[in-house]
Amino acid sequence: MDAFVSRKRRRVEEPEARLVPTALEPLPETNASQEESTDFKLALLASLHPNLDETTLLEALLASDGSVEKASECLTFSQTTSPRKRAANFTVGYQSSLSAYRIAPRSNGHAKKTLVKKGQTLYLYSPDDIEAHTPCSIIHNFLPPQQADDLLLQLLDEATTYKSLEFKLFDKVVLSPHTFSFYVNSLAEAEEQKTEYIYDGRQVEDVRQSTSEMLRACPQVEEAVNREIQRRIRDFYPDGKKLKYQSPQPWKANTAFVNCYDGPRENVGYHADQLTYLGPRAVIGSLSLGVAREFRVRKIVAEDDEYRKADGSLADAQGQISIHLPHNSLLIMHAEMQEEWKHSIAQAQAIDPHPLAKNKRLNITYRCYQDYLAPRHTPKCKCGVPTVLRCATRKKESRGRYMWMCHTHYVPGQDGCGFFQWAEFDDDGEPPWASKIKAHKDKVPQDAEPVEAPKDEPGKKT
Ligand SMILES: O=C(O)CCC(=O)C(=O)O
Ligand SMILES: [Fe+2]
Repeated sequence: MDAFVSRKRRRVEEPEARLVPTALEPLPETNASQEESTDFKLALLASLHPNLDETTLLEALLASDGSVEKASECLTFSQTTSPRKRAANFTVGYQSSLSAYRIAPRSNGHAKKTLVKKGQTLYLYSPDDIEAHTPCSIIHNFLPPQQADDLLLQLLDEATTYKSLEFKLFDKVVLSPHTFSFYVNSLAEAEEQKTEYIYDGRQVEDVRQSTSEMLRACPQVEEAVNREIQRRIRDFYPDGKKLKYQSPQPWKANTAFVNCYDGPRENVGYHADQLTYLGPRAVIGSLSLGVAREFRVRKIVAEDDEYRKADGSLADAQGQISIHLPHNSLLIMHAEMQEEWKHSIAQAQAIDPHPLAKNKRLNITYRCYQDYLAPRHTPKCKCGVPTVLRCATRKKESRGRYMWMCHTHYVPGQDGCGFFQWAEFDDDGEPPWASKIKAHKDKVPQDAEPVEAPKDEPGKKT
């Protein structure tokens, strides 16, 4: 986690505007030069001052000649001394359904153009609006009410032992502003996670077996997510076909991150979820329990000339959309989401306490880990550690390409080796070694020795 700000920036692809990490996901790789993009600097400032709106942050940045540290100092000073309140980014906003404004989506389901302008937040509540204007669908009152309460009660108990993630920012050790834990469906898988899987360049100690209520909800989540994936493809994608790199296989809920937000101030900053073990075009099922909070999303602005300012930096071209997530709602983040959008849980000015959870919100993000992306199969960096998978999003030339990268620089005290290679996937999002692994799996019993991927297969070194 230390690497994000304190280490020297290497010339590698893609800054990810991810400042406050979520469960087990790394801080972003940065793009290179000392002249970070305005977007990147804004993201940094946003993580340090989560209550301030983007316009305020931008003003401070401009007044400080682009220095994030100076801007941050000014903002801290004015927040503690100025009576002027800037509440734009931490209020829970209310707006009726967009349909009330007669803004209709096109016949293929997609909204014609972006509805939300730079610096603004559009609040969406109805499932129709949400699926028309974001890559998400939502199912309210998802589980039978008693089942949702039983699941919430079990997780409230679990959450008493959740921890924050420690990371370094400006050479200071900072704690992520919420707590979490990681779950898999069996003890054997938990053991495998602890000994084989790498997150932020290191192994994770706190891997738990899913609780009985989490396991009970799995088939319901799987059924709903698979149904929603098919509906999304049919109603929203060009020619009713799945996206390139999207897996055609049934989605399985075989791992889960559970996040706990205790009170209105706890949050998670803008980020995209790590694709290393999910593969390209991943779909995630996210079940919210307890206090209702705002899930904010914004489209990643590509580095096109139309958004370029005279100084070469990227303009903040779009505002954000806020999706209301009440108790017992299942949000499905579809295949467009992780590569093209970022998401966050914003701080709230006020929350309505929940009868069982009081001030807490519990969130389970069910994920589908792919066997062929287990760390024993993926490329290792020169440090000898399995690499992280990222997607290039901002640069025109490389947008949409995937890459394997060293991530050991996230470990305090380690610099990393800077390893990078392009990642290759077929149209179904499978790496070149997947068929071999599948064939091996079909032939031999489950507990036999795993097959290793050939060292030079996964992609070309550049
Ligand atoms: O709490 C949420 O709804 C989102 C959590 C999240 O983004 C994550 O776990 O990656
Ligand atoms: Fe996330």
